[in-house]
Amino acid sequence: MRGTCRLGVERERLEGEDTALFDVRCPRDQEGGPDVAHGGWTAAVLDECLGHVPLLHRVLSVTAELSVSFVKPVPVERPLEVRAWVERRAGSRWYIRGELVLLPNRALLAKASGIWVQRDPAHFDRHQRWLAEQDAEPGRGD
Ligand SMILES: CCCCCCCCCCCCCCCC(=O)SCCNC(=O)CCNC(=O)[C@H](O)C(C)(C)COP(=O)(O)OP(=O)(O)OC[C@H]1O[C@@H](n2cnc3c(N)ncnc32)[C@H](O)[C@@H]1OP(=O)(O)O
Repeated sequence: MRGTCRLGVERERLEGEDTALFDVRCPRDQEGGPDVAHGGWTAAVLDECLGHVPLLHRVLSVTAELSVSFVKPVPVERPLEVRAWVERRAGSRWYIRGELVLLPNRALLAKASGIWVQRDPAHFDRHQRWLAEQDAEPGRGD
């Protein structure tokens, strides 16, 4: 699959049944320090790539938990790769891990693990109804 992505994910493909690979490049406008990515970009791109593993299996899911270890500063505008794999599945939960590496040597820059929960296509419609209820009853909070 190819396309443009504001996070800089340039290409994604499945490698076998449970692993996906992503060609990534941190855009300059995601800089958080001199020539290095903002940590929010690193977390976001790992969320995006790991969350695409169920989608590549045609399963809609949302992130329930995400943990990120920032191992080294991530250079902007350099070829990077994310490898994401399914650790296990339990009920509607997908436990997924991933790593962000610097090409061509595959030096580890960050790693992540998280839980994605499978949803039905009405997930976002239910959210819109919930939001409308919030707007109708300000101060209720549930
Ligand atoms: C169809 C084909 C597609 C084709 C092509 C489509 C193209 C179109 C692509 C669009 C793709 C969009 C992808 C958007 C991806 C985001 O937007 S992710 C955004 C960030 N994440 C979110 O917004 C999630 C917000 N949180 C939630 O919505 C809810 O808390 C959750 C996570 C759905 C859970 O809701 P809930 O009411 O607690 O759900 P519930 O039914 O009680 O529990 C479900 C399961 O989750 C588990 N669980 C709940 N919370 C947690 C937690 N924090 N930790 C661990 N487990 C948990 C429960 O134990 C339960 O497990 P099972 O017993 O079923 O195994």
